[in-house]
Amino acid sequence: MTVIEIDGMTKSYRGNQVLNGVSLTVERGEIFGIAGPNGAGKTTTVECASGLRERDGGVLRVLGLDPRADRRRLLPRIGVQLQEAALPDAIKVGEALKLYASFYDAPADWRALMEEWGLAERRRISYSSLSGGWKQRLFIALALVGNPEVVFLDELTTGLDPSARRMTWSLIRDIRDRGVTVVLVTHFMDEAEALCDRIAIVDHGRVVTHGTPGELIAQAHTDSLEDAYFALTGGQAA
Ligand SMILES: Nc1ncnc2c1ncn2[C@@H]1O[C@H](COP(=O)(O)OP(=O)(O)OP(=O)(O)O)[C@@H](O)[C@H]1O
Repeated sequence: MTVIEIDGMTKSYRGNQVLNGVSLTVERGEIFGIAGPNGAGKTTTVECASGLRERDGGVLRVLGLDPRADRRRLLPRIGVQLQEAALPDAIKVGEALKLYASFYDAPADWRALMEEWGLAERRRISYSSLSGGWKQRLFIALALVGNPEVVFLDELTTGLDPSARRMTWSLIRDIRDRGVTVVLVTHFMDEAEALCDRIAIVDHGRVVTHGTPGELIAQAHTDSLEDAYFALTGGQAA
């Protein structure tokens, strides 16, 4: 079943067109990666799909709803973790989860979520005292507190050390294994290859290609997804 349908989506910021007809579909229960060079339009695509920004044109449906026109109906059904997300320094882990749960009519049990994600022993620790890996773990838990059907995760592992990245990967697989659809913006091709069922490579505001990691490698006649990425984006660094 198609959970996200985007066809010919366009978006400009003050006359600067950054989405030039993005088209992609995301199926229920998959981890769908969005990769591409800096400024390609990945975050803008995710912000439009999660109702945070309004597209200029094109078709956009998430769970059958228009993210802007049907925002109130859609928001309780999605979870969003955005690049450069932050919380007040002094808020404690437990307080943040409780606060986010209060935003929803039918939230997950935030205490159970805190246990499941290993945050219970840190419940009284303030946000500013958490390491990068634990902050990310908290953001994932916050994105799940509304019991979403779809979660959008934007550059979740940027800045994490290798072990925190691996830990985060396993958490993302756990989310998918619970039946939640995951849309993951990433700069890391090893991450995309390890985690994603399918990937769209975005460049200059368009999807230049999409497919499973194996399909993209075969298409580019390379040995790895990273090499395929360079071949398919004309050699620009991610
Ligand atoms: N609020 C904004 N106002 C004006 N321009 C913006 C705004 N947000 C993004 N842009 C521009 O739109 C383009 C696409 O940005 P976007 O953040 O979607 O790209 P991205 O692929 O996510 O990049 P990155 O990998 O660097 O995060 C960039 O040129 C960016 O400078």
